[in-house]
Amino acid sequence: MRRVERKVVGYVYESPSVREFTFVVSRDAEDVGVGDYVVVREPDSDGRELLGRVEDVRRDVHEGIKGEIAKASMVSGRPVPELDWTVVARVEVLGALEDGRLRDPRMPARPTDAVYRLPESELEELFSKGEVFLGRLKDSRARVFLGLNELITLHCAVLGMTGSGKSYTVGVLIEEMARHDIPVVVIDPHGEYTSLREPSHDRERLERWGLEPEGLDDVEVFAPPHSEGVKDYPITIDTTKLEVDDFEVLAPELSKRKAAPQVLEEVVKELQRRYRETGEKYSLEDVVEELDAQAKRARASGDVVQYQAARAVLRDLRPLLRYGIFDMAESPDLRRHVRPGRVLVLNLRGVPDRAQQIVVTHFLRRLFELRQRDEIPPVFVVLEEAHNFAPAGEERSSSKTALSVVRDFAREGRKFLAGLCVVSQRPGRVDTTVLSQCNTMIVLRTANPDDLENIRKSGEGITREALERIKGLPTGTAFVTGSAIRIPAFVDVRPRMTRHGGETPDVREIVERWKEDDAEEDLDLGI
Ligand SMILES: Nc1ncnc2c1ncn2[C@@H]1O[C@H](COP(=O)(O)OP(=O)(O)OP(=O)(O)O)[C@@H](O)[C@H]1O
Repeated sequence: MRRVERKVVGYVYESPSVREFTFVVSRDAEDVGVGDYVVVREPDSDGRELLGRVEDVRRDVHEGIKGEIAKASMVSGRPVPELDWTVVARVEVLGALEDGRLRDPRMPARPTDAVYRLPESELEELFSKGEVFLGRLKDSRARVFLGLNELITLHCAVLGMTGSGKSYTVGVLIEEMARHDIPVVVIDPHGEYTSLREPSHDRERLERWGLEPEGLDDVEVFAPPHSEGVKDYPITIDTTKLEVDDFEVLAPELSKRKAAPQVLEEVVKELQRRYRETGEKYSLEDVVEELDAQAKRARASGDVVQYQAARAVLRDLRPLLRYGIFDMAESPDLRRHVRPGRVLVLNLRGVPDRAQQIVVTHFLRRLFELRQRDEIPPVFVVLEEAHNFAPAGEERSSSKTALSVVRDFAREGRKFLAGLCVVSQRPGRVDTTVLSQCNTMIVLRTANPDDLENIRKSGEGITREALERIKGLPTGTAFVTGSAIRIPAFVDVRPRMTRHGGETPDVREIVERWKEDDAEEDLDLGI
């Protein structure tokens, strides 16, 4: 393949450190702009080149005197005379390129050395080493591929404020995993991923990217037995396997009343004893029935404390019965359902948070054990709303969560090829231990200072300039850094081939539908 020739776009002007330099932009290259990738020779090296990205461009008045003339003209309102400007670009050095890999730079760029803009073909070469097609380099047509192995073995995070394009991006990652036959398990608290088997409606945009609408053909959706909406199989947990600690998550009242833990412990221990002796399993319904009987006995014997404690726990547990999750069998049976190329969606839409915590704890633990014993293939696990399941600081103390199992999974999962994809709109509220285990970060628009701070602390290669730009990113553009990409970059995420289930609703469209309904009603009433 013949190389497109590199173009000189200017000459190094100042080089205050190995991490930055400025260059004077040549007259015939004044289209140099923020986001362009440039290279200069690294002085005294064996042919290494410093790779940088233009972070800012300014115009200096060439001669101070002309600046004064310009100011005076503007003040007096007279036309400004033709002036000579110098365009100066500031470059952040990303590293020294050696055989397509980035190393730490050793020497600052030498003033007066030529600066070259990297042509698209070379950019594509640099960014297309991986298997996961994420999108195109921002302001370029060069495609960006992420390393599949790095995403799974070193975990990843998709972060950004609400509406920034997180679940859309996760959808792209899932499509790519499925294309490479990697099994995926999605913990989906809002039911946004059930549409993965449907093709996208956005044929036009896909065509511009050389892609076609296509639903995934092996998607299995699990949801609580009594929930409405899309579902192929139920999500159930074998209540017999729950420990008294698990009930503490399900019944927050337990920690508020002194006698409550003891009341529940008695009931659970009794049911467990019976199970050991007779093999008779029990469900949440049995726990509730036993507690009810306990409350009645306490009332009959005038034990007010015991009675009130049992009633309080019942108030927490009874509402959970209507979801039917806490039964006598486990579904999905992960050993049977986690299969190459298949996506399992655990749709928890509408399920109370405390029950979601138990479902997540249970299935993450199971996935981890099965991977440890090599009883399922390597798997990519998407944890949406991670700030709920692995909360940081304050939130952590307010209620019991799945934190410890998420931490174990994040710390140890990589050893067993169980990849975690942490997704959150509040990265500042995600446990730092969990977040810092996510080596590849895909950061979409984020404005909150706490969120930005946690992203900066947890991710490598996130400069101050990058953080500034992250605040104003358009929807669907991400800053990507970490081992899966090698060179940190801003990426326009590609369109999805599957239908996105978390569309931002169009308020006017919905109101129109209400208006139509009202009109029909009026007609029916003969108004
Ligand atoms: N790469 C993209 N290309 C085209 N449209 C996109 C892209 N990313 C996001 N969108 C659109 O932007 C909107 C918001 O995206 P998305 O639902 O992914 O946001 P989110 O960050 O997950 O929000 P939330 O946290 O509220 O769930 C959607 O309507 C989606 O279709």
